[in-house]
Amino acid sequence: MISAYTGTAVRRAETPLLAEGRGGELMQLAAYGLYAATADRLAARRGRIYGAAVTVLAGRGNNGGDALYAAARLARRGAATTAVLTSHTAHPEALAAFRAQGGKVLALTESNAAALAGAALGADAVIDGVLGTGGSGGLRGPVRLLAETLNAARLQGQGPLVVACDLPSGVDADTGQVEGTCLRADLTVTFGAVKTGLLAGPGAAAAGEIRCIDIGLGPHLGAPSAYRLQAKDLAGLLPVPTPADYKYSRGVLGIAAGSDTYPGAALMATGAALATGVGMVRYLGPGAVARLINLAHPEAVCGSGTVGDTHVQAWVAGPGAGNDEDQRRRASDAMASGLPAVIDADAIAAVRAGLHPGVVLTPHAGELTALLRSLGEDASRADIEADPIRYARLAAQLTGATVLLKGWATLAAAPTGELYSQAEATPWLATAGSGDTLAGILGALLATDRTPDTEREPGHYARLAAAAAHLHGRAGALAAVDGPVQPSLLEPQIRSLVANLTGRPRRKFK
Ligand SMILES: NC(=O)C1=CN([C@@H]2O[C@H](COP(=O)(O)OP(=O)(O)OC[C@H]3O[C@@H](n4cnc5c(N)ncnc54)[C@H](OP(=O)(O)O)[C@@H]3O)[C@@H](O)[C@H]2O)[C@@H](O)CC1
Ligand SMILES: [K+]
Repeated sequence: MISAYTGTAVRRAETPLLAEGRGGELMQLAAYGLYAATADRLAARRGRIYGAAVTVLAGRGNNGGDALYAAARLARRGAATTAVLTSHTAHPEALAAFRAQGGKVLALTESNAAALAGAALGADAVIDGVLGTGGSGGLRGPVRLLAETLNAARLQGQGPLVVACDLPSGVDADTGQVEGTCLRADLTVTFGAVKTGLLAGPGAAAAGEIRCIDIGLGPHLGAPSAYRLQAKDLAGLLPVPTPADYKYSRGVLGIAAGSDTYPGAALMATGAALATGVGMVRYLGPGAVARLINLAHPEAVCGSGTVGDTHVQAWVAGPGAGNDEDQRRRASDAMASGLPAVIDADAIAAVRAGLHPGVVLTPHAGELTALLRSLGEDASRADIEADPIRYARLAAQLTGATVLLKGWATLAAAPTGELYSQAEATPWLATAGSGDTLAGILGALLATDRTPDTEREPGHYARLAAAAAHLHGRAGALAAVDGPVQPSLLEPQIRSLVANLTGRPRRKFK
């Protein structure tokens, strides 16, 4: 599991070490990590470091210092290095070390910004050391033009490798917000701890691959502000039956989804839940939808009863419910049942305060806008996309439920503040039906969860929601290898991943 800390917490952790006079040592550790990661990527791209054109953008602070020391090491390996100073001063010792290795130094001004941007476009690599954790607000002045030029090239799949030093300059290390412009990276080499701002919102989209360099802050860091589950963390969260199990003991999932208008949502949620692994799915909904479900998934048990009459361990309610009054009532009843429940899509509109953490709301930014408005909070879709951590946490706090906010990085926020961020998904998953499959996967994890009440930590359901997002994202990424993702066809990938992650012998997945 990756633990993330705000930039503020990392700076606090550095303070005692700086007081001991170890700032220079920390900077050398950081710079070496940045150099090594950049060298790896450069070597992979062009075979060797010797002769590579490297531009380092260096601001006035320690972030620029790290970047200049790293570039000095690349110069020692034979790279042709140019430092573009984005401020009238630069870290003096690092600049001297860079010069000593033959690095060329240019000062960025309004009048040469366009020319230097053009030159940076032609480099093999750009190291971004403009702003780190000491930055506030987005990039300003001529460096903004430089960043916009490089960002535009990236959109076309062109331009140099961009390596961010600690974080993409312009990204808020605490929140991931970008005020105006940041410089988007292929790789972010971050120091001491992964910054929370790299896991959410525009910061997550700008960071590219993240590598963390240990500079010895561990004992000083305190409690993380966010987490990201990795594959190995999922094993304990996925359902594996024991020889003593039978269908009811494994966990029964109730699904109240779909309507005459949107039958597909029910089929996809059911298929995904079965592929994740449950003892049984009990489906409640219109007869016509039930017949379709039984054709596609004969193992599902279908009926038209009420939530109160249906014995299950967890619910999925809302996907494709549309205006179907019976389905809406079932969603409200599921929320009030005291059982864990995934409340998705149309059912989110009925959410009120006073829920419990086992209820997982799964809005996208647009649905969260409406939900927050109904709770008396005004936040536009753009506000939420700019600072998703804040609004996911706020919605969890106001409702008492867990909130899974879907997006480029999907966030799971517990009402007690624990937060997970998962970014396994491929943009190909941004398609109708994706939410329905995610709801089915999460429903299966809730229904088969065996954690005793006494061992459930705060944030337990946020962790399960994050696990579902991980599984869903990776299933989508696997499917995308063969072309555009069709959520109704994700079941083989989900099954294969569950087998793989729980360590069961399996046939090789094609
Ligand atoms: N501490 C340590 O031991 C270690 C730290 N490490 C490294 O140091 C980094 C933090 O360094 P830092 O504190 O010097 O801040 P950094 O981000 O480089 O620059 C801030 C300067 O920029 C300016 N400025 C602010 N916003 C701006 C804007 N929008 N546009 C333009 N300018 C702006 C601001 O000036 P001001 O506005 O305050 O006058 C200030 O002078 C950290 O990310 C990591 O890389 C590692 O080496 C490990 C050891
Ligand atoms: K930076």
